[in-house]
Amino acid sequence: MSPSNQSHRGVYAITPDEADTARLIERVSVVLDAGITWLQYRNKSAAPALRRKQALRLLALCRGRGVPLIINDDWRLAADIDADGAHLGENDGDIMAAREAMGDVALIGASCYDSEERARRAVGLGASYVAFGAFFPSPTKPDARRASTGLLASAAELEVPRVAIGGITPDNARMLVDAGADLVAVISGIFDAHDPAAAVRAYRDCFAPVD
Ligand SMILES: Cc1ncc(COP(=O)(O)OP(=O)(O)O)c(N)n1
Ligand SMILES: Cc1ncsc1CCOP(=O)(O)O
Ligand SMILES: [Mg+2]
Repeated sequence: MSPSNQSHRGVYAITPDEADTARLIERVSVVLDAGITWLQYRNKSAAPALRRKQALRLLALCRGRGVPLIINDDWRLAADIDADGAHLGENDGDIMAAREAMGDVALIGASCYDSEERARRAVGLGASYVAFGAFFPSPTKPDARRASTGLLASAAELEVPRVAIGGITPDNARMLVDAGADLVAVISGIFDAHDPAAAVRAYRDCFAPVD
């Protein structure tokens, strides 16, 4: 099965800025082993050459584990290395151009912040999932716009996976899943955890039915 055909529910881990590529691979390996659904490569401080190198290393790692790799911000890099998808925010270019370059099965994600209207437009342009948030104060992005959980239910009619992001911890994730999130996107709650693998398992538990 190609990575893109797998389930669209669970933990969507996003990499922290990590300049040391060997360390990045080590940290991500542990997280992949714990069972995530998607991985996003996000590095806001690396120069283009390092981002390309890290993206290629992560792609090889993810291919070996059957986990789709989505590249943040840069659909051209994603298309160039044949990654599984790209994630685009409001300043990251054109969803239609990304879809055209990456083909029908690519995972093209759109940041929709607190706007259902933006999500509807993104799906119309070819987005395969929509992301809302920040739902809680984010240690990684303290100035992120905030969103309310009601959006997760109303966006169900768009019939694409709904991703929640922003300050999500194992303690508040179930509330978002109950509100309609298909995936929880997490940076610090996983990568800053004392035990990242245990953190992934704790997020996964939030998707299990309560006894
Ligand atoms: C899954 C997911 N959702 C939202 C974002 C944020 O994208 P953006 O607004 O472009 O901000 P940066 O991540 O580029 O700082 C995301 N990356 N992933
Ligand atoms: C990229 C982004 N967009 C909104 S919040 C956020 C950062 C999420 O990181 P964390 O899980 O550490 O809050
Ligand atoms: Mg962006």
